[in-house]
Amino acid sequence: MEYEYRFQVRLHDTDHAGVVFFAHLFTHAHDAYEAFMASVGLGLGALIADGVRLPVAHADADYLLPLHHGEEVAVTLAIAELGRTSFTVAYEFRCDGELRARLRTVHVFLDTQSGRPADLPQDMRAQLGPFGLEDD
Ligand SMILES: CC(C)(COP(=O)(O)OP(=O)(O)OC[C@H]1O[C@@H](n2cnc3c(N)ncnc32)[C@H](O)[C@@H]1OP(=O)(O)O)[C@@H](O)C(=O)NCCC(=O)NCCSC(=O)c1cc(O)c2ccccc2c1O
Repeated sequence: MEYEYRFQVRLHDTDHAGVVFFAHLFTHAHDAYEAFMASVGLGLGALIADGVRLPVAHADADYLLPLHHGEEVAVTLAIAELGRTSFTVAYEFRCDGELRARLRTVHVFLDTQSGRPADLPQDMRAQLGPFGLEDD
């Protein structure tokens, strides 16, 4: 199962060359992640209020084709890997079905007391599991 998030490229997203600045794709990916987490009952605001920390330990991107001002972008998001203490989110950015970029982020669950990586809680595992790439 995949989650879809949409946005339109705004003028402030673009650089002097008229394309979306590379770092901004991570902002959009995190917006998609935040919307996805809320949709599965893991809203980040509530998690943070409960003392949960899920820092990003790794992020990478492949920029296949540029994105331009005004374009409608569909971001599909899936869980590429559910580890012991971490999960990897995979994002594909498409315009009119054309793949423009691929990103990944790795999120690590930290124990509230020690601040060290700890086993992903069972409920989080259950909520993320259905979006695993291997389930497609
Ligand atoms: C994140 C760290 C605490 C990890 O510490 P350490 O490296 O010592 O951990 P382990 O070696 O035990 O590994 C645990 C787990 O993570 C995987 N992993 C670790 N590093 C990588 C890596 N570079 N690439 C891929 N995977 C990695 C490892 O494989 C293990 O997975 P398992 O599933 O196999 O158990 C420590 O590195 C640290 O503190 N780093 C700094 C983090 C940081 O500052 N990130 C940027 C800002 S945080 C942020 O953006 C953020 C985003 C959110 O969405 C949040 C949501 C909610 C709360 C907070 C958020 C937040 O802060």
